Amino acid sequence: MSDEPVSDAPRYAYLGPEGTFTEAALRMMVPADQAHYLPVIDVPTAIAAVREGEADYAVVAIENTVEGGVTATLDTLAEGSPLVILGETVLPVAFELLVRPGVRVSRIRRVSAHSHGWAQVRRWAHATLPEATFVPSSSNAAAARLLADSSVPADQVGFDAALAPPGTGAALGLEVLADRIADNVNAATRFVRVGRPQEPPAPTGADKTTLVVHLPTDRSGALLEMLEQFAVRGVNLSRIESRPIGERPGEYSFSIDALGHIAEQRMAEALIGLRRTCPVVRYLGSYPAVHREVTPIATGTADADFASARAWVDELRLGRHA
Ligand SMILES: O=C(O)C(=O)C[C@]1(C(=O)O)C=C[C@@H](O)C=C1
Repeated sequence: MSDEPVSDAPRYAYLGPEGTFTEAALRMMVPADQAHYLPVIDVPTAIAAVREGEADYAVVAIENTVEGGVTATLDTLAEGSPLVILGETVLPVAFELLVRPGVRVSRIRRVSAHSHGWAQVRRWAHATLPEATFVPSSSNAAAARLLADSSVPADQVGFDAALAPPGTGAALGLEVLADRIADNVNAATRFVRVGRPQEPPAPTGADKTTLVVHLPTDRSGALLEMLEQFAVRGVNLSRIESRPIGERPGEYSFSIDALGHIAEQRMAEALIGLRRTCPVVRYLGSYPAVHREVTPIATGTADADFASARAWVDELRLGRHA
């Protein structure tokens, strides 16, 4: 078949089954004829497949405009053997309400979706299906597939309707009772491509660097000092969120996206500053930002500024006061 990938094409693990938003994101990043798609049950399994060498890459959701960070992704990348993010993409997210043919809206009592999917339609569901309760599923597509499985009697499916990505109803022979469902019409999810440690993609001028940082606990102002490592070098942050470390209540790490690339001096200097002052700094990669807006460089923070200032210090060390 023409769209079969060649046998040595890279293997991509992702949240399956076929038809998830994650699969749509993977298709945007790597067409199906250039990769082996390996659908798995959840995000930690997709990431573990890369760590264990069963896959070359994973594509996972990392952030959405309703719920914020996808904690399964942030926490799995923050611990365990090192991995790096190599690229990102953003997908608009809206849902279809699917039922078995003939089921009316008024008969829906239980609706299934992925918990992140449900969070994105909660207001709509409250207004349209006030009596319906939410039944969590491992993915939106998995819920739709179970509903479409004619070998499962209706009273054993566990729910009457599923919320799923656009096109799922037509693909599975389910009835679409509503489409383009989204509490926030601009709802979108950001997905990243993750691989084992390797050289980052070349800087484009519109890049992100993702980090996990633990703060020293023995002094006040540690968060402010950590942020200053970025601020004084003109590095802007596009995301910062705290996650529990899990050892003792009250101990948190920070998951950070900083605008810039490790190949740029201002970012390298910020990383050096973090490494000197924070007990744990995990580098999760530098990669092109999907929005492609060139990151503005503040006065005095371009590579040439660092180079000429360093050359000046080198001269002074040699006693040359030019
Ligand atoms: O269930 C799916 O289709 C998924 O791809 C998962 C997922 C997520 O993990 O956030 C992806 C995009 C949407 O935000 C809702 C759910």
